[in-house]
This record gives sequence, structure tokens and C-alpha cells, in this order.
Amino acid sequence: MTEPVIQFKNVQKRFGKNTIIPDLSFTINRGEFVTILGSSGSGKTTTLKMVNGLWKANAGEILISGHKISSLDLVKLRRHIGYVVQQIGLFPHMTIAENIAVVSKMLHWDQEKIEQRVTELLNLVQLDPQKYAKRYPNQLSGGQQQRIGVARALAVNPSFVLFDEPFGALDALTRIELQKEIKRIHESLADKTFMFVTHDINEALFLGQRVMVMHEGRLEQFATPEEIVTRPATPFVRKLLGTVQQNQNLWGRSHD
Ligand SMILES: Nc1ncnc2c1ncn2[C@@H]1O[C@H](COP(=O)(O)OP(=O)(O)OP(=O)(O)O)[C@@H](O)[C@H]1O
Repeated sequence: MTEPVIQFKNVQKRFGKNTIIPDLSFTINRGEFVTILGSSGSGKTTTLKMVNGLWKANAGEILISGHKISSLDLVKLRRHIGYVVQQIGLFPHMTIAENIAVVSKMLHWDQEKIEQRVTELLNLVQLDPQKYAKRYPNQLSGGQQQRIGVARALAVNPSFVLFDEPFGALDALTRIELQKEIKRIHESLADKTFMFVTHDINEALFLGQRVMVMHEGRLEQFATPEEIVTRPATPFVRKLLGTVQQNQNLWGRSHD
């Protein structure tokens, strides 16, 4: 059964005199993994920030689990929303375990429950708790730090997790490894809704059960990867798909 959990209805977003998003409508269902793909400046991050209330829409309506976002307590809302970004901002003076437990501590979970949860999360992101819990962030590789970012975002069991280019700074092999991990994690957690922003078309098509393609604040297509590839809805989507072919051609030529 599909259950709408994130709905945008004719949402408009302006910064000063600039209209960044003129009129955006879409629905995301519980448990979906949606990727947002688009050119730079197309409004992907702005869209994510409207989901967790960091930005307010200038017009239209945003509904979270059926409630108007304007009627929700934003502090409570954000506890139900994990956020993973490229510069994950782990606290350098805190151990990995302490970094993961920041929000649980704020919510006054007891120590035993916190320790159990940290162990569970380190196992989930495939970092041995014995080995990593007491380390500091600068003792981890970039890929391992991103795994901690994912663990921290999941710490208090949020219903939604927003990812903003989390793997953008990683080398290609680590990136592929983490893409597989995040897909596995989504499959292993029932009913978690993931929204994942990326510039990388392969990443978007691999991860998304549906892919939202944005251009200049507009939704060009919102469909399954298969549909996007076989039936691109607009010239922009077609051009985007063409870049994959162009890269393959470049690669082919350099190996002639
Ligand atoms: N706080 C702000 N004040 C003014 N303009 C902003 C602000 N934040 C974003 N913008 C503008 O809104 C537009 C959309 O930005 P946004 O960050 O959502 O794009 P994006 O698709 O995530 O881009 P990128 O992939 O480059 O991160 C850009 O033109 C940007 O300059």
C-alpha cells in the first residue's frame, strides 16, 4: 500500500527577487528511495531544506505525513529526519561513539541504551565497534567518516533520511562501495524514506527506486530509472542521458 509521506503542492521558493523554484509538486511514499538529479543550481538542496523546514516555501503547501509543515514543531520534526551531507562535520574532539550519540544524549537516553544503539549502528555501517567506537574522526578515512555520518543520521531512528551529495568528495571505488552499502541499508530498514541528492546520473539511477530530475527549479521527470532511460520525458533529460554516452565515447577513444 502506498502512503504519501512527503508532498509538495505548487511550492514556490524565492531568494530576494530571484524565483528559484516557481511551482513544484510531487509526492513521495513511505519507504521509498528517491534520488534527485539535476544540474548545478537547479534547486536540489533548496528542495531538501524545505522538507526539513530549514527553508520556508513562499507559496504553496508542504505536507509531512499528512500534516502541513507550517503547523509542525520544527525541532521535533527534525528529530524524525536524518541529514547526511558531504562535509559531515563530525566533532573532532569527540570519539566516534560520542559523535553518533550526540542527539540520543540530548534526548536523555540512558547510557546503556546509547551504547547498544552505537554498537548496532556501527555494525549496520560495517565498521567493527571494537575497533572504531573509541577512535577520533581524524583517525578514519573519508569513506569511513561518511559511514559515521550515515550512522549518526540514523541514530534516533528517524522516519526520513535526507542525503545531500554525501559521496561527492570520495574516490570512485569508495563511492561505488558506499552506494552499495546505502542501498543495502535502505533495504534492511523497513519503512524508511530516503531522499538523496546527487549530480551523478549513474548514482541516481543505481540508487533511486524513482528518480526526480530537476532543471532550473522545475521537475523535468519523476519516474523509475527504467522509464527515465527508455522514455526520457524532455530534451533536458535526453541531454543528461547523452552525457553518459559521451563519457563512454571519451573513454573508448582514449583506449583506441
Ligand atoms: N541562501 C540563499 N540565498 C540566495 N540564493 C540562494 C541561497 N541558497 C541557494 N540560493 C540559490 O538558489 C539556487 C538553487 O540552489 P541549490 O543549492 O538548491 O541548487 P542545487 O541544485 O543543490 O545546486 P548544486 O548541485 O550546485 O549544489 C542557486 O541559484 C543558488 O545560488
